[in-house]
Amino acid sequence: MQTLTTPGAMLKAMREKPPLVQCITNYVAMNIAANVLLASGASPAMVHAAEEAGEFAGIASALTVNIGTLSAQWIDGMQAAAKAATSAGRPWVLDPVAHYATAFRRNAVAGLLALKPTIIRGNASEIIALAGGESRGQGVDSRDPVEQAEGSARRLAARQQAVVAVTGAVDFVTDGERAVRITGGSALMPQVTALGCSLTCLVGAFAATAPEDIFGATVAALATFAVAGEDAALGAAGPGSFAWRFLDALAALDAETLDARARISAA
Ligand SMILES: Nc1ncnc2c1ncn2[C@@H]1O[C@H](COP(=O)(O)OP(=O)(O)O)[C@@H](O)[C@H]1O
Ligand SMILES: Cc1ncsc1CCOP(=O)(O)O
Ligand SMILES: [Mg+2]
Repeated sequence: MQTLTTPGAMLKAMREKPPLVQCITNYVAMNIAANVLLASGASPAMVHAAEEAGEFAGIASALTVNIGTLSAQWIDGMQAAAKAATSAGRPWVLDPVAHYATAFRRNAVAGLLALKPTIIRGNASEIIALAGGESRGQGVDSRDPVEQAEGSARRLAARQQAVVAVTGAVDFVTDGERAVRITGGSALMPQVTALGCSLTCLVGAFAATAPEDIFGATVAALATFAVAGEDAALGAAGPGSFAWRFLDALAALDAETLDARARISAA
């Protein structure tokens, strides 16, 4: 298998062989997440029913699980898909949307963490709480700065033997040992609902493309959002125009530009 060494090389490889990514995600995010994957060069499938989610995970190249709009039947599908993805040796990504808010969500996430996600992607409040800390999250929105979540991310990554990505003004990625920060994007991004959920799906697409380098694939997905977010913000009048410009910026981003403009630093 070719070793993909940079975010640009991974983006190019993803477009040459678009991975089928099963996205179990919330009603709010389904449309934009699918469009983010298509614009980036991947092939999304929003398949969550308990009757088929496990079977589908066996044919997809990666799975993403997002608890944004949860119900009992959805949890059955998530569990089945996560087990099937793991059995098939495929990466899967957990997005613990507002898990701290209710006992129902906390129990669902505890069950999913027990199935050992390959990658966990959340905002600072979600990661702080997932590591056992006191977070100031409000609903699905973070009220904590990423820098205050870095220690939690390191501990969670070590405990879960997973890559943990904390996103916000400056993203932070760690596997418990290595750690990097990624700068870029735009303050308009948290004003567009489900961009974090969409990023979780793109992390799945990159992990499917470079399964031999899960840490690097996670960084590459976040760097893609960071560069495309900067481009989309140019000329955007607000969150509405930013949203469609963001899809165009993802589609227009090429490998060379991504490698030239990604701002990734050792933490
Ligand atoms: N203030 C900011 N400046 C630049 N980029 C941001 C900012 N806040 C969030 N982002 C970016 O927005 C995307 C969505 O992440 P985030 O808003 O943290 O997740 P969530 O939507 O799950 O809370 C990520 O690419 C993140 O880097
Ligand atoms: C508003 C809302 N409610 C349940 S899920 C969701 C979308 C959350 O998206 P993100 O975590 O990307 O902000
Ligand atoms: Mg989120």
